[in-house]
Amino acid sequence: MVLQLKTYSNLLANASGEDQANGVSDSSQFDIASSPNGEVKISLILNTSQQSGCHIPNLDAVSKALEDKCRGTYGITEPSFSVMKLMQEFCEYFLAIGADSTDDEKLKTMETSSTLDILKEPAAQDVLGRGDHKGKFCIPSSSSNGSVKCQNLVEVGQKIPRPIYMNGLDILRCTLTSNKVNKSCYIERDENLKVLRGPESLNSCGIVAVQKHCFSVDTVKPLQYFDDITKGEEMVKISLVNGTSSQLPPNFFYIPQNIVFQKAYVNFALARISDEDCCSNCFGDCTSLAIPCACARETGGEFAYQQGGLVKEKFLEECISMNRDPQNHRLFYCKNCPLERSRNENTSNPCKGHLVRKFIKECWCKCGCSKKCGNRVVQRGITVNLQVFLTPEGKGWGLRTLENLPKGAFVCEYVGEIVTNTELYERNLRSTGKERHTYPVLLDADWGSEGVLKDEEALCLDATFYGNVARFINHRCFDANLVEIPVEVETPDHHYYHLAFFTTRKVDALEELTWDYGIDFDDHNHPVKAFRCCCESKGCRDTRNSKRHGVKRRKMEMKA
Ligand SMILES: C[S@@+](CC[C@H](N)C(=O)[O-])C[C@H]1O[C@@H](n2cnc3c(N)ncnc32)[C@H](O)[C@@H]1O
Repeated sequence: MVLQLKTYSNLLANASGEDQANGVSDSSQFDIASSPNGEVKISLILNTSQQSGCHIPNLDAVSKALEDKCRGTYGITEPSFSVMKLMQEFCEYFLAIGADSTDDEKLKTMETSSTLDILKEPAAQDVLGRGDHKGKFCIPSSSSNGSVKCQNLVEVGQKIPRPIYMNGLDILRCTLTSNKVNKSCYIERDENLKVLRGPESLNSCGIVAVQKHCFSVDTVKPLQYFDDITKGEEMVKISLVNGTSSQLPPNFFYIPQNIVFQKAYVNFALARISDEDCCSNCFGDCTSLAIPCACARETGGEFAYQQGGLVKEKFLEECISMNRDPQNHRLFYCKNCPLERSRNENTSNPCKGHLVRKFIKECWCKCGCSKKCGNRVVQRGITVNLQVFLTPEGKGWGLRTLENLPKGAFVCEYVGEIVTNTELYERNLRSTGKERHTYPVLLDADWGSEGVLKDEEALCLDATFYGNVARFINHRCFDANLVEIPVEVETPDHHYYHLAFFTTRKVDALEELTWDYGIDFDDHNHPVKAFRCCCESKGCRDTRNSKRHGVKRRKMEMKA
């Protein structure tokens, strides 16, 4: 509720020496706010644009000047007369008369309240109908386009709860909430989603400073929304959103760690970790040591991580280049490749080569350092805010980040069932004709050092039935923003390892996360039929891609 009492502003202005005849500027205001639980706040807002060097004066001094003025002008003789008491009584009358007014009158006063600061954060139930205003909650109320709105309370300086559905603009539509009044307006947020400004400028030099603004942010509620697909398995929640249809992904079991399906031989034994493979004498954070400990041996005597958990630039660039240009890096060719064997039992095709990859070795339980050691990143799990969403380009579901990520940041690891090559082959046979939603990952980063691998020794990760959020990461032929790096945690042998995704560059909030599956789209013998690539990258390798086809066709037409 707002009242504008120019006379009061005049009195104040006069008390500060302004010309009585002129009064104060037209934009000076006297605002009153009340809350449903019986509190009233009076705000005086002066436009000081014509007066330089304005400061907030001592309130007692202002009251005293005003009391003297009232005594002289209105002939008040009562010695206990006090402006503050008068204001208090004013508030009491305000409430009493307000309580008697008709609903129409109440509505009228409410409608004029768009510039009002509020006395107290409104209780959530006053504004939104239920719940605790600090939490996130949705109030299903139909909007003009038939969608449902979701509201969260925020205030200036507070981070906006991450919108479920955001259009990427810096301005978010919101509803100013005060005394059950909901008024549409816009708020500005910075890139970290921190509210910068509400609908009213806070710069006016008011006698009673504007203290708090509460907004309820409207976000269009999607047709499907899950708060946490991990069901609490990760340290962060990972939401899933479908803004365009009610479609959901096929069912799967969320697991935060790899699990052996049946026959895969994965041996974690303390006895296999030699003194050289751990740092039992370390303490605290190994990455802060002047001389790196034994755990840096794998990465050439230097830790792969820099402080803050990012992969060091040089190491990262080598891993990226390896993926982009495998032929220029060391490849291992098996004499009898388990992969080729599983494609055709009768013929043994030559091995196409396996990249000899660089490994990161993290400290682990036989090390003396703490869990917070900078050389323990992947084992701490997902810490970034991620969201599964339906991609608009026809790739199905995808994964995006909800926060800006620096280059070299750990996002998640590829988690699935650990299956042997034979088991994978059998699965592929059973699923022939059916569309596969995930791509199995070979743990072949060090096959070269293992001699001839039997089928039951060659390991793969299959996230089709059991997996983590990485099963939603789509493929990009060129310039993917994630790169996979093998990470050794529990065991020093490279037979089993973790496959972790790190950012290849700075990634902005809401960007889709992608990695290069390493698919050869021209390999028609591959047990998993390649999907038609919609990565839209300039270097798309899928020759069926319409644009490249178009180019090819045009060239042929020109030749003809
Ligand atoms: C690991 S899953 C990724 C999540 C998947 N989009 C989903 O909806 O569950 C791999 C599957 O996603 C689809 N996919 C991934 N990248 C793609 C791309 N660049 N173009 C088209 N489809 C893609 C293919 O169907 C592929 O088999």
